[in-house]
Amino acid sequence: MAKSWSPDSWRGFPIKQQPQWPDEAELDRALKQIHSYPPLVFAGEARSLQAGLGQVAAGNAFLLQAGDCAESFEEFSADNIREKLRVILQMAIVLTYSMGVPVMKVGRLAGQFAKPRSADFEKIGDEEIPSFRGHIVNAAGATAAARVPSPERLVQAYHQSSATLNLVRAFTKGGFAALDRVHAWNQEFVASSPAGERYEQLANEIDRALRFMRATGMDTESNSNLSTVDIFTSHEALLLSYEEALTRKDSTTGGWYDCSAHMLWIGERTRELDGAHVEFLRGVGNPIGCKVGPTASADEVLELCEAINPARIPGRLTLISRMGAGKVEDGLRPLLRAVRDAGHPVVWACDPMHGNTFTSAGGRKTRDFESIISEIEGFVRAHRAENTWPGGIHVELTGDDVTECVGGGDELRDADLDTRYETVCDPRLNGRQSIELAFRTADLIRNGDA
Ligand SMILES: O=C[C@H](O)[C@H](O)COP(=O)(O)O
Ligand SMILES: C=C(OP(=O)(O)O)C(=O)O
Ligand SMILES: [Mn+2]
Repeated sequence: MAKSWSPDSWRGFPIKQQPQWPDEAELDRALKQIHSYPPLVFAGEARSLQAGLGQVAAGNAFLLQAGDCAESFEEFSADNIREKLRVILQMAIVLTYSMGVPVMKVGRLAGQFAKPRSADFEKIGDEEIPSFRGHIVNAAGATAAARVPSPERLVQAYHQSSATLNLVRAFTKGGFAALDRVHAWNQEFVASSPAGERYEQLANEIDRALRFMRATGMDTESNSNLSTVDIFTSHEALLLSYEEALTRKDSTTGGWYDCSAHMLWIGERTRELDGAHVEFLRGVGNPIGCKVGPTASADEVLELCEAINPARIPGRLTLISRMGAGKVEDGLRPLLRAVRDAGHPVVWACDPMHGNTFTSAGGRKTRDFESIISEIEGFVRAHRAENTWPGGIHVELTGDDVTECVGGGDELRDADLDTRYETVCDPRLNGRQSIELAFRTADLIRNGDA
């Protein structure tokens, strides 16, 4: 790997999963426009997140990274963003209380548009058309015309990210995220369904803790520690020309930051050590994630640690394992050992979604809630066995009442999937399944019954 780095040095490396833009001049115009726009986040914010993740790496905090598989240009509304935030906040309270440590909240939002695909083409009847690669690239419609990449979409993605982030900042600082209020939503979940009843005891404990705080004189409504939260943004840094256009030199430190989001991650399909994605992300100062699937060897993971975090900065690198429920325990243990023995201060997070996808009898891409829980259990067991910290979870969810994953307290079945299947890419947990997942994760971490 070349020693010197610049925002465009990735261009000299082999690259995967990029669209075939039909018109280079049009692409250049769009990128120049984005380059001239303001950054979406500030370097100092990325550094605060990195410091928080450093606490996660040390076992003193937990990471909750969650949001859509792919944000949509069509499902873009205040309601949609608010409901997603609501669920993330509800999950975070349950996890914070159960683990007794701060929870760093990172959304897969305000920029999570570009999708890597297993196949470049999709068969529709007798015709092969290019795959859908996320609304930042093409349209989802099942025609060849819809799938033609359009650079204008890069500009639209920037504007949608900007508006989303604006609302996230407003909601999280303006009272929406107040602890009392979020706890009341959790109580509503517990009271309103048989699925929720299981978690009554934990919700009651949180309620008692809040009453205790008020009794000691703490004003839980106006104390800013309890009424505002930080939610950071993240997405897969897949389209490197877009990421390069938003990469700016930080005036306070002189370092380069990718100002499209606070945290960026490298996907399972683009994590080659000598590839363009590792080259680009090793040079920006943001905290970086990297997916680690079942084929990753301990040597490969160590080389990734060295490439991305040679200075061994705690919180700089988050390794997100996505092995599949049946593989995680045995697959992860050698990796945990190798990284621990090499002294790399990484965050280990569990993505229990991407290794557990299957096609339902009715032809829908889906995931079973129990396999998702089972991968988290295997992840926690592997960490207990190696004496390392199961630092976080990384999940695909929405606040809406969709029917995309089977199982959960409402016992969604194959036959229910057609009722409200709205994702533009992978199946997401719905609001109730997400909150249930937080309660189940909290239970297994508290009671050690993984
Ligand atoms: O979100 C992840 C990937 O883009 C997605 O899982 C790939 O799905 P595919 O196998 O249908 O291409
Ligand atoms: C593409 C994704 O995951 P992976 O790279 O792990 O397949 C994703 O997180 O949506
Ligand atoms: Mn996905």
